[in-house]
Amino acid sequence: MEPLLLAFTLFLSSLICYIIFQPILNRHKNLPPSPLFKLPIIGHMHMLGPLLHHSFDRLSQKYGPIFSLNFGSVLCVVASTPHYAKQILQINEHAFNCRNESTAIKRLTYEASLAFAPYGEYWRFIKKLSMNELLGSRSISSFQHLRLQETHNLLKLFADKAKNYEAVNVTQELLKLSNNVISKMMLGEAEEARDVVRDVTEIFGEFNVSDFIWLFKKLDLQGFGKRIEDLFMRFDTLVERIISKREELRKNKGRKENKGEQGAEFRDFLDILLDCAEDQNSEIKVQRVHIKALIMDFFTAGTDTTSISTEWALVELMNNPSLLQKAREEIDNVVGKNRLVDESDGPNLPYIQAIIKETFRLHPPVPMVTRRCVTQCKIENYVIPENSLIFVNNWAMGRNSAYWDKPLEFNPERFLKNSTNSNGVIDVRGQNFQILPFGSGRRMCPGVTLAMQEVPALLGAIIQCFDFNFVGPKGEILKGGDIVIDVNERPGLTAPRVHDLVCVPVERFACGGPLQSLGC
Ligand code: HEM
Repeated sequence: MEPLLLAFTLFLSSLICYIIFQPILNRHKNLPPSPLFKLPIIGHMHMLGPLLHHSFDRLSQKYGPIFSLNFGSVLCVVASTPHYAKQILQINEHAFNCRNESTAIKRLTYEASLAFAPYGEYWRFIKKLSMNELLGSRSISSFQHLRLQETHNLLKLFADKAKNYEAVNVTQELLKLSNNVISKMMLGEAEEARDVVRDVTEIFGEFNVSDFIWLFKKLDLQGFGKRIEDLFMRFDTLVERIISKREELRKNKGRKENKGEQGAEFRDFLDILLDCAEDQNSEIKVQRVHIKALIMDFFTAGTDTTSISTEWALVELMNNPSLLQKAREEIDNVVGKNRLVDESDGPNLPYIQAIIKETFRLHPPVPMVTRRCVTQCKIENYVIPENSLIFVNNWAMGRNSAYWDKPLEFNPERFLKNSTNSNGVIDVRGQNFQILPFGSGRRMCPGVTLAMQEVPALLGAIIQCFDFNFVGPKGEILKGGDIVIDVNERPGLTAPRVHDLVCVPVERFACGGPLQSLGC
């Protein structure tokens, strides 16, 4: 036989053997169920669309509440029910307390971030520091005036646009607001990082085949390498400038000069990190890369997520005018028409809180909690091998009719205490496994308290003061009952709407009203 023909025959027979025997071998290993048809080299990758959480939801209808897929040489396990979410995030937490680090994540987090650090001494030190100095209740209260100021700036902008009957890109303005809030809390000033932050969260969620197929490791078929390096340069330049400026300030004036609004000595998170870096006795030797990584962490984790949730809530209310009306009645009754909603009103606005929870159910800003298996683990009869990638599909759980009545309907009532169903007591802080917008367990989001204080107040203040005429994709202006805003998503680590929300704001109160306090 010709050598070429022989090679081809050998290749073809090994391909056939692989396709026939691989699923049988997998079943013997007791892996979670998996689609039978798997291609050599890429495995099941051909079955996935751009929105991974949608593809996984579709596959779970066929392969069950826990199933496995091969992404090249990497085994991925997808859980789509509260039962398996609890098994992974609580009962067997020790086996799943790390995250996957793609090439993009490794480079852009300087391999030193909190969100992607392996569970261990460094992670514990930084998480404690972050909770004590940035995201604990005391710090959140002390930074409240910064958030209020940013909300007021946004309302003033909307009022200006309303007077001139001009459109405003609400998506961009919300992103700017949450960027400024995080930036001022961390760095004491508003650093413009929203473009780089959105690009970073997008690339973190994208599928780089080189991360999964060893054959392609060096090839960079999708051009990720260049994008990652460009992003790295943009972010590193920004963060170097911020740190160097602060170091200079500390050298020249001494950090005691950095005063808060009330004149008391005030240290922001950057100062605290620089103090740690100078402290010879610090538990962990904090280096410059750690500081950069943490700035990246908080910008990426805290900017997009907060603005996406506010936007989704606003879109759902615009699509459901009767719910918007109800929300306003609550605000008018509790807060009145002469002052603006603020964060202290949150606990007295249960309907607004229910709107936020319902938004998290239908549009979780982080659609999947992703982890890595650090030690082989058994979940019921299934073996989850070490180094498997784990996805808990939050998005799918929120839309499953087994746990939610009419799941595709936006209905905040389901989160009210007096509602006829039993969901009234359901919270979003990681204990009710059918809704996990902030994850669960030790790696749960440390920003939950901040987000649950900031988002309802921001949404409340916006809808208290403004109606919105929606500007459609062709520039057409739609009003009131005509509005049906599309709810399609964009791929990435987070799930924002595919199009920016552009609206013409209309002041609710022709004269007077709560905006008067801002001089509008
Ligand atoms: C609506 C707002 C937010 C949502 C929906 C959200 C969601 C999440 C989710 C799902 C996780 C993964 C949890 C897990 O693995 O169990 C996470 C982790 C994290 N989030 Fe948030 N987040 C939000 C706001 C924030 C804010 C405001 C900050 C900080 C300023 C923040 C900082 C972090 C950090 C540092 C982690 C990694 C924690 C770790 O690995 O130990 N998040 N977030």
